[in-house]
Amino acid sequence: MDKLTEIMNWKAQEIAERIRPVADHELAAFAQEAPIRGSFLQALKAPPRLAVISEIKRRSPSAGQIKDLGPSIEQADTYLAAGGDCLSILTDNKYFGGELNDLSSVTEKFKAQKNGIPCLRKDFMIHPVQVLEAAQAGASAILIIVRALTDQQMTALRKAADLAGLDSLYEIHSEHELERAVAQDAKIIGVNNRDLAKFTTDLAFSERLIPQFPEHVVAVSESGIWNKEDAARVRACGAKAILVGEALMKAPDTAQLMADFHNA
Ligand SMILES: O=C(O)c1ccccc1NCC(=O)[C@H](O)[C@H](O)COP(=O)(O)O
Repeated sequence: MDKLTEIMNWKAQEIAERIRPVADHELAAFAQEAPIRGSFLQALKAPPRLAVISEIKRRSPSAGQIKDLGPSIEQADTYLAAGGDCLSILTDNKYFGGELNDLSSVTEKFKAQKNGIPCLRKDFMIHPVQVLEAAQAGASAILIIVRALTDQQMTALRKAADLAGLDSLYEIHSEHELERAVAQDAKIIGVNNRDLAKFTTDLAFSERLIPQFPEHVVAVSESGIWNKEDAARVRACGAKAILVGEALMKAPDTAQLMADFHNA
C-alpha cells in the first residue's frame, strides 16, 4: 500500500464519526462571506508574474519534522510580510502535525485586520462535511486529490465547494488524472511533482503535464520546488503558480526566496 492510500484509509476512519448529510443551505450560508475571505483563483490569476502559494507544513511523511513551529499565525505573518500571494495550511494532524485551528486562527486574524490572503485547506478531502469545516474555518479553497477519489466523490466535493463559494484545486500526477479533472470542469489544476509511492520529486511531471492543460485552466506546480531555477523551470512550461512547503518553511531568508520565486 502506498502512502497516499494509507493516509486516505486513515482519513476515512478519522472523519467517520463526523460524517452526516450536509444540507445545501448550510454551505450556501458561507457564500456571502467569499469576498471577505478573498478569491484563491483571482490571487493566482492576478499577478503578471509567478504566484506563490506558501504552505504551512510542520512535518510530512517524506521529510519528517520540518520546523518546530509555534502558532501557525507566526509563519503566516512571515509569508504575508514576504509577499506571498496565497497560503496553503495543512490541517491533517496524524501525518502533518496540523489542525483545523492552524487555519481558523490565521483567517480570523486576517479578517480582523481586513488584510487577508486567501487560504487553501490542505487536507485529504473525502466528504462534503470537510468542505463545510473548511468554510467555517475561513478557507477560500479546498484540495481535491484526483487519484484518491471516485468521480462521484469529486462531484460531491466540488458541488459543496461551489455552494460555499470556495475554489477547488484539483491535484493530479498523470494524464489519466488530468482527463478526470478536466471532465469535472476544473478551473485550477495542480501537478504534484512528488511520487507518493517513492517519495521522490521530479519537475518533469509538470513539464510533461502542464502543456496538456486546456488553455482556460490555471496551472499550479506543486512540491519539490527549492529555488529560483526550479521555479523558472516550471514557469517555462506554463505554470501560473507554484505551491511550496518545505523550502519556504526552512528558508533562512523567506523574503529573499519569495522574491526569487516571484522573479523566476
Ligand atoms: O509531503 C509529503 O511527504 C506528502 C506525503 C504524502 C501525501 C502528501 C504529501 N505532501 C503534500 C503536498 O502536496 C506538499 O506538502 C506540497 O505540494 C508542498 O511540497 P514541498 O514544497 O515539497 O514541501
